[in-house]
Amino acid sequence: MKIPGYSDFYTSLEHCQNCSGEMTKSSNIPKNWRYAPSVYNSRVSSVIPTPTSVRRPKGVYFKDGIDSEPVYGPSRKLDFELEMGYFVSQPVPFGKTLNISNAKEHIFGFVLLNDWSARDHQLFEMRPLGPFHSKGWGTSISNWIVPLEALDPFSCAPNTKQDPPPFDHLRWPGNNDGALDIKLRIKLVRDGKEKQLGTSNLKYLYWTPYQQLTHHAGSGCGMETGDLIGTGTISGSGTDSEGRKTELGCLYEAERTKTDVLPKSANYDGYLEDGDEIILEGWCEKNGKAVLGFGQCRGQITPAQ
Ligand SMILES: O=C(O)/C=C/C(=O)CC(=O)CC(=O)O
Ligand SMILES: [Ca+2]
Ligand SMILES: [Mg+2]
Repeated sequence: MKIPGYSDFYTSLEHCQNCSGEMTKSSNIPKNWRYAPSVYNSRVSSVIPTPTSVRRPKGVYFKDGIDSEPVYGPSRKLDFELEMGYFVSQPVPFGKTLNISNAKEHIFGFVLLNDWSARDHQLFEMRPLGPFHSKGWGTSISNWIVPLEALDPFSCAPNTKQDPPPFDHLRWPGNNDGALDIKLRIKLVRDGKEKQLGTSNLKYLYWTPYQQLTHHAGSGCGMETGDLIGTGTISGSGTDSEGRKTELGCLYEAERTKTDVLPKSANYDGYLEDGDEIILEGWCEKNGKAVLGFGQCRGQITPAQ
């Protein structure tokens, strides 16, 4: 698939709550977030297939937290983001918009997507514009696109009721088919050992892929065949028997919610180390059994150059 454009959303309520507004310098959930799906244009040349290694990027960051002295160097807060991506099939011509009831006809299929993020670089550069280098240096995807037709049996109602109700042009016409029930899992391979870091489900998203695509096309910008749309980090509210959060979609959420996911090493403070490999997996179940899979989205961190 040739990818002419790549945009990434920010549409998981739990992800947004767990990040708690540090980057965006706004209240926990900014008012605009519930009125239209939040999204930014990202970098096509950095989309890479599985398994490709990603080099720890260098950039500018605040040495000791917000507004301390800026320094230039390798990221010390290298993170993954558990996402899915979907490819546009039929284009939406420049100057035209999309009716949400036709959204499915413009989606070819879905992949797993890891939007690698340098959180320290992100905190520095998102004042006041959006993410650039911190998210533009590498995004891994799984290699097989699962067509929307194959996912149709796993259509379901979204998990969250939208409040306020969406504007008419973003209102999905059906009752039980606005979202997709796709189970997700994050694994880390460190020192040859595999460890599960979290689970989630695509159906948790506050703004569904159909609403996202309709919103994206809504300016008349045009959508091209092969455009890749990231769903945004997909987090949930699940906890284990001790009340520890188990559905965090990235390590930044672990830092912000003070949840132990990775041990705090001297250099990387609970973030990814050189040599770490992240594996994302996704599958659909019928009667408790996996009947459809996405393969793996894998990528390993190599040291900064
Ligand atoms: O709100 C924050 O502090 C940070 C948010 C992100 O980095 C989100 C992002 O890249 C979009 C997403 O994947 O949901
Ligand atoms: Ca992202
Ligand atoms: Mg990225």
